[in-house]
Amino acid sequence: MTILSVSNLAKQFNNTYAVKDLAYQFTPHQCIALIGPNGAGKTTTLQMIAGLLQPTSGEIIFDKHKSIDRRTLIGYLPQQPVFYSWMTGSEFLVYSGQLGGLTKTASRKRSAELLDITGISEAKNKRIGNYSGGMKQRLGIAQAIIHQPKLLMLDEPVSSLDPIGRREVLTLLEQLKTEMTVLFSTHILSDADEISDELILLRKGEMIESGKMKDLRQKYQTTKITLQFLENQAFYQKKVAALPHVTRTLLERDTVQVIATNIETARQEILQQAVDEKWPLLAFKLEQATLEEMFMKAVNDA
Ligand SMILES: Nc1ncnc2c1ncn2[C@@H]1O[C@H](COP(=O)(O)OP(=O)(O)OP(=O)(O)O)[C@@H](O)[C@H]1O
Repeated sequence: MTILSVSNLAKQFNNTYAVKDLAYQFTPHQCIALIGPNGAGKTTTLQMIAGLLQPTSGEIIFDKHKSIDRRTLIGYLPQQPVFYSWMTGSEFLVYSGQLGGLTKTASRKRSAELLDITGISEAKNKRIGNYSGGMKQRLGIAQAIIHQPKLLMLDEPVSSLDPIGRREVLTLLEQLKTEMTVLFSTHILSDADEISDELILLRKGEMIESGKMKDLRQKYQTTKITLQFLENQAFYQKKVAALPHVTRTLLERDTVQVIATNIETARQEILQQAVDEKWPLLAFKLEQATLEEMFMKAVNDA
């Protein structure tokens, strides 16, 4: 099931493409990270989807309805949200709800719910000017979802926060994806690595890689297995090297490093042989590519 479909999306400023040929299908309850360095086109993409910026070309279709008012389905938190620092968190949310069309009573009820969900109810009567960065971001998220959108979009929601604020916001986003799809931009790969189910990698406005995190991990997996034996590493290195699907082995300190073109076949072969010949295997580690390695490889391939 798709909640949002984007195809051939492009934005040109002067004669330069900020975003080019972007296509993606967004499904419910997923957390998608839009990753790219500064100037990659992340803000432009989010603003086009939010309806704040007119695309040069392409289509953005929500729930298969071309004509639906997107604002009812989207919550958007910009990179630098603006708050009235003299208002309390609670006043700000009630006011935002009323601006969004809720009655005062409905807005009060929803605001109380959101203050709880975002974990700032204890500070609801404090002025926003006294909130920490993480609290302000959580208040911004509460405001963005006051109308119960299907898609929450956030532009660099944690980049400017300290480690505590960052953790609070990432945890909140993970909770929120049970109720909606979350699309957030970041240039910090470890943030994306922590909570996202899917990735869209942008470079100079072009989507150079996209898809489910687990599929991408498999695609970019480094073809390396680290083995450690109870004793006599060199002896077992020779045994492993003799296996048909093992390309190369290396003795590194007290471990045997195994390189193979098909890591899955090599893995099965090694484990089978270890069982058959009762190898004294102490450790078996399949190296996973970090998001940074994936990103670098995708950039180089592109
Ligand atoms: N209003 C504009 N007029 C002209 N060029 C623009 C405009 N907005 C963005 N750009 C250009 O489009 C490109 C993409 O910008 P965008 O802000 O979308 O990137 P980004 O990935 O969000 O970067 P950052 O992480 O720095 O916010 C950049 O080269 C930028 O200079």
